[in-house]
Amino acid sequence: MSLYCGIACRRKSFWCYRLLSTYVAKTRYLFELKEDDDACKKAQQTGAFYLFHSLAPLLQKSEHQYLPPQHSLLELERLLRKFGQDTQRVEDSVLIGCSEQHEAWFALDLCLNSSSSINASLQKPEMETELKGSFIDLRKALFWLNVKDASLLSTAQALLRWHDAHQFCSRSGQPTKKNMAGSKRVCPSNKIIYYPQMAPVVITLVSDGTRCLLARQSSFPKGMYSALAGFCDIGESLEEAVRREVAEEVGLEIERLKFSASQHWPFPNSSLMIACHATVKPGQTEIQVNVRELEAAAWFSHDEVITALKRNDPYTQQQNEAFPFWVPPKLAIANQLIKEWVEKSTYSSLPA
Ligand SMILES: NC(=O)c1ccc[n+]([C@@H]2O[C@H](COP(=O)([O-])OP(=O)(O)OC[C@H]3O[C@@H](n4cnc5c(N)ncnc54)[C@H](O)[C@@H]3O)[C@@H](O)[C@H]2O)c1
Ligand SMILES: [Mg+2]
Repeated sequence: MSLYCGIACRRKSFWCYRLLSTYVAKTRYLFELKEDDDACKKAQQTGAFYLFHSLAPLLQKSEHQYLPPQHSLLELERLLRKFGQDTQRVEDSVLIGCSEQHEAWFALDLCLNSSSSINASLQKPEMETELKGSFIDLRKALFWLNVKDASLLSTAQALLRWHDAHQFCSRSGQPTKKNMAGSKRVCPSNKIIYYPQMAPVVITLVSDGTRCLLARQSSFPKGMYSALAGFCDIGESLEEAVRREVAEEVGLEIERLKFSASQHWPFPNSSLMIACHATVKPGQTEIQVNVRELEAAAWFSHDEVITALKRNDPYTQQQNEAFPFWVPPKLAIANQLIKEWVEKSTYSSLPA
């Protein structure tokens, strides 16, 4: 394919974007930015930056919604100078996506910076005033963001966290260096390449045909119950992980299993949530909670679950000191599993 893109974008490129569909052109452009530091640096000049502080995204309230503002490179450099930070800090930013018009999107954390001698956290209120917004904990923000922004900010947070936690080579102990896009880090002394990682997690909504099984850990917000979740062990298939997790956590054996969907989940570290529906063997529904893993688990009827799904923003409801039964927010895949179960009414039609 041609080295120069020609009329479409008048710049040096790996291939001719004009010949590709919008989606393919976008994925190829992002691939190029990850592979080529110069192309990525150039993309920063016309790109947009999302800002974080200690992994909390900057949000602005407009009417009834929260939006993450975008900043141009020029605006970001002005802000960095104002906050007493070096404009070189732009190089700590990570690539998180791009628009269909190939405007690249980056994320930068104004506080996380291992090489900085200033204590940026002291400046948070001043930064919020200057930025006309607030840095809001992402778990809370998920209740208020639209799907597109939530997904973008989740990716950004996961990538910023990974870089913050992988500053050194585990073999040589030397500082690692990120590439411009932030898609990898390299140890200069032994050339080991580190890539951002996700841990596979299975999440299963178990049904007995008429009820579904939900559980809570003591660390969950009060009143919240979710589907059973657990990290895959080394060497396990998804099917084996689901079977083991259900047995481990509630003492039940599943009979049938059906994949539903998957989701990247940034908390507490990046996980790839793989969501399934499962049924238990007929008549074998007695729960034996593993108290080392769970605080409680119970079977819930359709009516109870439908009422819980209608409860929005329990963070506000908690102020009443009443903690009604509620389920994870709509952007969590657990919510999707629960909705699917309610809509299908029973998973007795699952393949054997
Ligand atoms: N998006 C959603 O809808 C949703 C819903 C529920 C849970 N989750 C996520 O699923 C994840 C797993 O659920 P869980 O906590 O019940 O898992 P779990 O049942 O496997 O229990 C967690 C324990 O597993 C061990 N563990 C094994 N491998 C681990 C790894 N790679 N990272 C961390 N701990 C590991 C640790 O001892 C840890 O305390 C959680 O991080 C949670 O945030 C997401
Ligand atoms: Mg679990």
